[in-house]
Amino acid sequence: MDTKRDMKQKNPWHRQLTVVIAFLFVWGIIALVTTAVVQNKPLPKNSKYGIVLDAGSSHTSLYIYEWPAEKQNDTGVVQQLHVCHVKGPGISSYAMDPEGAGRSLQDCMDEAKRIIPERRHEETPVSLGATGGMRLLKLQNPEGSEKVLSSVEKTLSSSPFEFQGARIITGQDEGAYGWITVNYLMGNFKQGSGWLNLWPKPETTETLGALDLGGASTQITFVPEGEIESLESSLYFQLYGNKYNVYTHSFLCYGKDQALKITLAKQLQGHVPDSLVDPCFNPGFIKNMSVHSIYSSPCTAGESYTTNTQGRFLLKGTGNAQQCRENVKQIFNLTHCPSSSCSFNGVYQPQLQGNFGAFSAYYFVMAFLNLTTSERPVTLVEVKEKLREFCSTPWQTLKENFTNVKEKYLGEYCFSGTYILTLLETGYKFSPENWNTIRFIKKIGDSDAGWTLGYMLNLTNMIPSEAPCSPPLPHAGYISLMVIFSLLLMGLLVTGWLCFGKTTCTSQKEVV
Ligand SMILES: Nc1nc2c(ncn2[C@@H]2O[C@H](COP(=O)(O)OP(=O)(O)OP(=O)(O)O)[C@@H](O)[C@H]2O)c(=O)[nH]1
Ligand SMILES: [Ca+2]
Repeated sequence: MDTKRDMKQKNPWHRQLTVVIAFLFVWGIIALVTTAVVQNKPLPKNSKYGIVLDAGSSHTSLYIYEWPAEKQNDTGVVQQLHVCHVKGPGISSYAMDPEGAGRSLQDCMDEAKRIIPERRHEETPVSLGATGGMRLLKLQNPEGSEKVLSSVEKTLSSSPFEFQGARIITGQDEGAYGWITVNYLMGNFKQGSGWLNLWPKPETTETLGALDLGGASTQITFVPEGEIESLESSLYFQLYGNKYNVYTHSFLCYGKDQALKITLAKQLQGHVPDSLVDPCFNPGFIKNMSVHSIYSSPCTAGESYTTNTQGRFLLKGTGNAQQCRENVKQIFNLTHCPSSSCSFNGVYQPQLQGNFGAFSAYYFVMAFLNLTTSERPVTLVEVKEKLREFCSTPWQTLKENFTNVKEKYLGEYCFSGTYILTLLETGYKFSPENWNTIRFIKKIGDSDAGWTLGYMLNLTNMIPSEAPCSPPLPHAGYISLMVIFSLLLMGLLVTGWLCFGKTTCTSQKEVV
């Protein structure tokens, strides 16, 4: 008792010091936690926007993309915010009324003005890319195509956005940008920096091939295993520090609308009868067709023909999938191949490699036929069986069962499905063994699969060739670690101090 009283007398401020240190300790913890919370409070959303118009052969769509302003060079940050489908046909249908092309875009442009915050209008890039339909119009009527482009240019440049051009993109670009879009959205362009990427990256990173089926043209794009023999089909990209040798080919006239015209022209063989019996349409299907609608396209311009007096004929369906395939096969020339391997029409194609995403009309048609949604991949045999069953369904039954489907689409699904099967199997050489490498897709996340996103990323330099330098840890992680380490350190200090204090006391006791 005397000893304790002695100690207290020797250290009169000992108790007060303990209280002060404990107070400082608690205060320190509160300060650290508050800093972490305040620092990590979500910042107000600071987005940037971009607009791309996809002027396809059958219709035009306006896409609005959005991304966080401070992160534009990261992979996978650009998202589709909105899509507006322009009313009416594609711009290539306005050759006789060029002003109508520009006018047709106005409603969607107004919609974009409402959706994108006004303070961002001036800095939001807007561009239009025209594809197969305008390529065909340019071949047939160069002056008309120029007028149509000028008209859409006038509409877009009179908007408050930053106009970046309206042009016809090449088939090669269309394929390449489609491939960039799907791989960007899938997150396949892995970034190289970060503390978990300390070991060397593999030579090639696995990417997804892209299959795009439009109305006028179709594209196939993928990274093959070996060398690409043809320079014109070969693209080289360096993205986020990874190198890619990409094969791409665009077949003009092999979009599904033009392919139907060629198939019909092949059957007519230049002599237009009053009626044509066609296995690619359902039994009972009848359509009054104009001869001009088939032969006016540059895709059938080579075929000479004599027409009946009315210039029209009746297309009568018989719904035979097997015969339909035979007819469709005739539009693929497989007789010559100047390279080591070919798809069709003497076009070089390396061996298929990896997985493929098939979008646009591939998806519309296969989704309608229920050939996309199964838990397990649908086999080629099942696709053929489904087509056999669907094509043979009477037209009247189809109309009764699918009252909400546009008649134009419904009437063509037998042909379209058969065309897709033939293009993939006979054209591109997919087989029962690698059929399961194809996934029919519409969207990846919330963004549509298509060439527009890749086009915008390229136009706005948003895909760097090298991975951007980024701190090894995200900010939130950094703050959390700081807090944890500080707490540990303080804990250690306090424990040490307590022990040290006790030892001192004990030794003091012993001395006393
Ligand atoms: N069944 C179905 N077909 C569609 C739909 N939308 C478009 N199509 C058709 O599918 C085909 C391809 O459409 P898109 O991919 O938009 O083709 P596009 O971009 O106009 O044509 P390209 O310039 O050749 O790329 C065309 O024949 C369209 O008429 C749809 O919602 N359902
Ligand atoms: Ca298209």
